[in-house]
Amino acid sequence: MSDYGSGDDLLDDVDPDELLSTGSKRVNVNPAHDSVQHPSKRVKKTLTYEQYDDISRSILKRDFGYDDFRYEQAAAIRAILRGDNALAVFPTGAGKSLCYQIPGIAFEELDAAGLTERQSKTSAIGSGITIVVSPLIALMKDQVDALQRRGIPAACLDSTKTYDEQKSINASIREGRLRILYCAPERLNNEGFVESMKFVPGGIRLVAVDEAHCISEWGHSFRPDYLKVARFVSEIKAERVICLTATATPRVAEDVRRAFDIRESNVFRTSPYRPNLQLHAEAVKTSDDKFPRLLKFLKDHSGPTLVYVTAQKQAEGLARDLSKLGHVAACFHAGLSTEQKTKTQDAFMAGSVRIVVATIAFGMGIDKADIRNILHYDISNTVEEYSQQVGRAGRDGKPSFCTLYICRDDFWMRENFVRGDLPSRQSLQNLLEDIFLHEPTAKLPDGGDVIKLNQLALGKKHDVRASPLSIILATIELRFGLIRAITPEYSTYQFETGPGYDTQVKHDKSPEAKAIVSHNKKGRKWHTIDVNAVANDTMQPRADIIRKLNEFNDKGLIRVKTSGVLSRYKILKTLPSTPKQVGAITDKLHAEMEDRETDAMKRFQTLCDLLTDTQCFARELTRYFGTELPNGKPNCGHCTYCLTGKPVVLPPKPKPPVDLIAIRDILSCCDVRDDPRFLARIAFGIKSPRITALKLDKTEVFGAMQNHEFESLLKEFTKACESEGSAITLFHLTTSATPANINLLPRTPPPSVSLQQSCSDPSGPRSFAFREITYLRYEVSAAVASPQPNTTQLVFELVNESTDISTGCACQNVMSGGDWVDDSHTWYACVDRTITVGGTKYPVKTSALIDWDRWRLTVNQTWVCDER
Ligand SMILES: Nc1ncnc2c1ncn2[C@@H]1O[C@H](COP(=O)(O)OP(=O)(O)OP(=O)(O)O)[C@@H](O)[C@H]1O
Repeated sequence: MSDYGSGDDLLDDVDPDELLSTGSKRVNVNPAHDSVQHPSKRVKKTLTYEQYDDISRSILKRDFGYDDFRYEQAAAIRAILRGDNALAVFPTGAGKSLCYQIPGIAFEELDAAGLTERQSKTSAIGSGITIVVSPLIALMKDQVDALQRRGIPAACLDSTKTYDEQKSINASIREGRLRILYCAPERLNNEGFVESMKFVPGGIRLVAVDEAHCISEWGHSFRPDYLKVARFVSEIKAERVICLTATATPRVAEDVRRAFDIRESNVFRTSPYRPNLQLHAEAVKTSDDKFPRLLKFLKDHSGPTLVYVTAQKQAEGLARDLSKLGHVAACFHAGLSTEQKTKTQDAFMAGSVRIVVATIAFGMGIDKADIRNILHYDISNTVEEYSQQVGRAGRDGKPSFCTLYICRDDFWMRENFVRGDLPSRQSLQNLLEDIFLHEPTAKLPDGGDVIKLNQLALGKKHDVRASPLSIILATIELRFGLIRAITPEYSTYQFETGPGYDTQVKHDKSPEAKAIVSHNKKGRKWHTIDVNAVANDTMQPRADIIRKLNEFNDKGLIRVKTSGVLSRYKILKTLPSTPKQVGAITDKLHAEMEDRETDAMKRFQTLCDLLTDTQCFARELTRYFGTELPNGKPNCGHCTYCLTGKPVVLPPKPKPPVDLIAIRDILSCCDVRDDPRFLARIAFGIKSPRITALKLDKTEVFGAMQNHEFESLLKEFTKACESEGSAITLFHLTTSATPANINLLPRTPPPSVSLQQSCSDPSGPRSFAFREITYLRYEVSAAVASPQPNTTQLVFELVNESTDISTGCACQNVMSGGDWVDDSHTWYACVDRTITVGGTKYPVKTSALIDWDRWRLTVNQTWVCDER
């Protein structure tokens, strides 16, 4: 089960009435009752600032043991108690949780003291609850445990709860015993849950949205389920909302404000600047140069250290290498078992492991005050991610060191992450047609139509990754209002029998138990049950059968496992019914997704720019988040720039020419011609569902062009796809210097253009001189006329302007193909990567340089000879 699992299947099709009543039915769920329970925004009885602060400070002291508030905590809490919506942007570890926990406790006390108008009307039905929407189950559990230890009634509705536990939580809500309820955003897709929250006695006093930046499509970790939080808040008529995040740029904060109607004056921001953190960056030439630097860093800097890397394998390898050299190091990444992760985390907290080499998975909820060093072995994806990670150092206020190795080799991986999420327009159109142009797959009890989608299969079929697919579906839901997600269902339930199966399950007289016993198919170990078919055959509601299965599971009589999750969507409006109508939606969606890709590329670039800028890095960082260094300080005095007075300079990396042979290899190993992006992904080494399904990621061509620019690859493959079938296809050149540009070259005939070929070919260098040439038009006819194996032909088409007659010039054994790179005036050619000399094949690299000033074209050809 993932951390994000919401366990919604347990509440499948549960009606709110039932949810809130275990045993006796609740008295009234009639909407007329609503006005009594949800007199929206009716709670104000204005107190003075001091009165609000006195109340919250007394709770701070009594329940949390702290003397005073930090940062803007008091102001944020005051705004909430007044009945306003608020946004708190505090750095990691600043104490955001108290901003909703204290109001969550205070409401009851304010009601009891008659300090709210609601008291007289609602005392009989309780003081309502605070709902906290938070993405990580582990974090929610920690918070709930901590609150319960302090005697504050809190609970968490998550997928690990048994049916009985859920019933008990519902009972405590109904009886007004619960103050704070945590849930994952995915739970908001559960109709039963949403409905039940509309009828909580005393109402929903506050919704706290943790990690609120996830709501912004321009945030660094946009999560489509977060888009539904605002709708949820309005549907359940929550009295007020507090959004919390550690990382919100002004643009993201604006999105959050708009989504929840938060006044500018209710945005409480604390500068992320931490004076004790020394932020350094070091430019590194290649990845191999990092390890020696790391060893030196660890020698020079003592204390608990986190080393952030990109990939899971890298984390394992680096931890192993450090351990071999006597460092006490462990690795942490999402692929490890929960036990392994807990063990590493506990050892790091206890100080028995000094170094943790981790992926981004490590850190959420780690509250270790004395982390002395954060080392970024690879550059982070975004400024926000970087800022969050360095924010884990030095919470005790003591000097701590944060160093980042900036290396061009790492950029490919970052780009790879970003580029994989944008499907081609055609893929998107096919996907949407698949969703819209088919008959609904089910009916709801109320007669409404439902479509069921297997997201995994859809993604594979149309080559769309899981994360963009969920964004696409959320957009259709929220922006176009065509569908609405309802509780997903599992297509397959399987169970393994325990000791009580024969004695209890088989003797259970309930119709659901009988249906389960009589309708399962027994395999060697697992019994499989098709709950939809059983529900049809036995006329028992599907939800009852599932509930019974879960009940047996909770009692240990059977062990249930589920698979094949189907997302279900209620159809709200007439869906597009022709490819043209679908096309209109495709266009809008695709344009948005393209923007998002550009934005994601920019975000990574922004971090590079900040790190290599000619200014104090700490100040740049705080400015990025819309604040300044405290007390008008112009700089921090201890970042790399402040210490050296020089910017970090990234070693240049020449733009590689498009390797046309590699392009041809890809085209010959894959016959897809309807999707240039797909081909470019193969070349660049980006996995996608279709690439994996065709096992192309296992071929030699996968990633063969990862040193190229993705955009050039895309252009090249677009041309290849457009002129499919023509021999010239492979060598149509992509460059910014099109023939039209070249025509702009000086028309005055230069005295001569000479072509010199210098190489260590036994036949020696050759040179050619051309006369009466006004311009050179690049036109490479592919290696089609190769006279011998392992030789290729370069054909320049030289146009004599006066007669307009083309003249060909063939250079045997010289490479052909090429690309104009207009800014450097370098023309590279590389067609065959081997050459045969004396019966031996050697790898060959050919490049041609055009010096336009002197009208000179030089072709260089080199190969590596085997010395023996
Ligand atoms: N006013 C305060 N005085 C002293 N300690 C506080 C105060 N407010 C919060 N803390 C403590 O600071 C620690 C961090 O608080 P919390 O977990 O709420 O931070 P956060 O901002 O939510 O961090 P993150 O972004 O990592 O989730 C907790 O141990 C909390 O009890």
